[in-house]
Amino acid sequence: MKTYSVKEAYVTLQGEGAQTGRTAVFLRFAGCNLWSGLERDRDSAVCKFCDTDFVGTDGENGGKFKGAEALADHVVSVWREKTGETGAKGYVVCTGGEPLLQLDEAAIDALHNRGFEVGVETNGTLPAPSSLDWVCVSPKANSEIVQLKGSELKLVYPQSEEEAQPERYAALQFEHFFLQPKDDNRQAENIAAAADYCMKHPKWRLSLQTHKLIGLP
Ligand SMILES: C[S@@+](CC[C@H](N)C(=O)[O-])C[C@H]1O[C@@H](n2cnc3c(N)ncnc32)[C@H](O)[C@@H]1O
Ligand SMILES: Nc1nc2[nH]cc(C(=O)O)c2c(=O)[nH]1
Ligand code: SF4
Ligand SMILES: [Mg+2]
Repeated sequence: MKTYSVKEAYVTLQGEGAQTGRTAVFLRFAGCNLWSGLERDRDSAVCKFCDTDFVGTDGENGGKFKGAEALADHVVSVWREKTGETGAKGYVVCTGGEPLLQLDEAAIDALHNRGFEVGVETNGTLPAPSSLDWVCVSPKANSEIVQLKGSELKLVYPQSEEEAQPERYAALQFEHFFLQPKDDNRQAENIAAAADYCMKHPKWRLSLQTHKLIGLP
């Protein structure tokens, strides 16, 4: 039986993209294919600006789960503990790390069977199962994206490399296109540049990381 490694799981409000403000369980899988997660490797990683600790299984409600049923039961218990809801439809956002290294049809089915809608936040380098209800792809410079369609494309901006310019992605098959200002030591300039780009290219909307503005995880 497959074991899923989860860094943490908690209820919060989706802070980014078209589902901003929606209550969800964030199910953060451990590990990523574009960075080891260790600070000493950051400068040599493909993805260098990550704002997340996804190493290990030691976070809030983290752990190793044997099989899809155990994983889905855990999501239900995290949802119930915060919302008090037992039967109602829940929403779970699978993220990481890179969730598609672990999230499979069996886990999605088990979550669906418990009444959950299932979303994913992915870097797009691995194919997303078609049974997902919401697919957010966030491409990274210097990586090859294979997931070329979905619900929203959310590009961290700016990424210095020419290949990660918004124009490269604007013709892909997504319902929504977002620029998300890179959270680093130039955040104010990044926000201004992303806002300016959106005003000049109205296909794109601005995604602020609203959870950070109000102190949510
Ligand atoms: C931590 S990632 C995990 C999911 C997946 N590995 C990915 O990159 O899409 C979740 C989201 O945060 C975004 N993100 C990561 N670091 C960021 C930063 N410093 N500023 C803004 N967004 C960031 C990612 O691009 C992605 O959309
Ligand atoms: N509140 C909240 N919203 C988010 N949307 C995407 C996130 C992620 O790290 O995948 C994230 C996150 O970490 N927290
Ligand atoms: S791909 Fe996602 S999880 Fe991996 S290092 Fe980049 S932002 Fe972080
Ligand atoms: Mg985050």
